[in-house]
Amino acid sequence: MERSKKPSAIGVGASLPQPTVSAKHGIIEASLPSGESVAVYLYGATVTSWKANGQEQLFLSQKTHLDGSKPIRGGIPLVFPVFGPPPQNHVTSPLPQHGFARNSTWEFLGKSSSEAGKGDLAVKLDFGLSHTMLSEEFRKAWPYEFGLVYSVTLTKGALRTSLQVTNEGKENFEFQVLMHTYLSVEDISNIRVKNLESKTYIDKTRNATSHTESSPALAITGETDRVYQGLDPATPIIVSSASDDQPLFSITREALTDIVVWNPWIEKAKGMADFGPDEAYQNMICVEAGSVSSWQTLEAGDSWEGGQSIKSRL
Ligand SMILES: O=P(O)(O)OC[C@H]1O[C@@H](O)[C@H](O)[C@@H](O)[C@@H]1O
Repeated sequence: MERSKKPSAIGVGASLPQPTVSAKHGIIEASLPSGESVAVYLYGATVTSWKANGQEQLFLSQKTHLDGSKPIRGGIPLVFPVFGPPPQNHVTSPLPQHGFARNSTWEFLGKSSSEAGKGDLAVKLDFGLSHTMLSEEFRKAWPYEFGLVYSVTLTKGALRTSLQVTNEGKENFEFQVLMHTYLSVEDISNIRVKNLESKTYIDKTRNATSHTESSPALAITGETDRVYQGLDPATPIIVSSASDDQPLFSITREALTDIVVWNPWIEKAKGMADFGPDEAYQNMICVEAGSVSSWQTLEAGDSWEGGQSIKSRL
């Protein structure tokens, strides 16, 4: 009689190398047998490192605080429930710039592994934040009962980050959300951002005036702080190298229809105490997928989910 084969947990031969996950000193690290890795701080559930193709893909300021005293400058800070300085006379007015998610301590909910096709593996890390976990100051400032589950999924050539927001209370609340991704680039002067042409944007460096993008390949030549609105999440935003016209990153989204493009350039970089070295503005570009140009309203008991998938060096 043939002995029944026990199915392995991840649906591939049990003897194959598996992803490894470690949790130490408030940092969760995962790596794939093929060499890719990711590191996430419980503080802010901030991804601080993503290595793919043998290289770091995210920019992390050398002067960042990593001790929980300030939001992390670099990686992927999560902006919730308000983007930028909160508007006046709004429920979010008492909150700091970009809300509380990036400066609250999350819990690690666990890991799961699966097959990502063609024999590749995926490892997913889940993080949670809820009303009762907030500091008293934040609980008072934003008194809604909510649950956030943030999932970070690493596969061979891509990193996916997704957020589920649940209204666990009895009254509606509204929120904005943004994945503030700092991409690492060799030289900002060689970078172009594609698939923004003909889109409306708010230029925060020019009194929040509205403009239409005319360039098929946006070059960054000075301080840049733009909120592009109403994009099709399925159309990738491509960050490419101008010298050889090769794509470096491709970002698709789900339910995130806005894209913020930010580079502080020379003076602003110097003015940020946690940004360094001063010239590092040349080695980063923030391409931030979000829902920030209006508010998402979540009714009692409802959930909302959005996310981004970043592919590197296609
Ligand atoms: O310094 P912070 O709070 O991390 O914000 C950095 C930048 O974040 C961007 O998303 C904003 O559009 C900019 O206006 C802001 O300067």
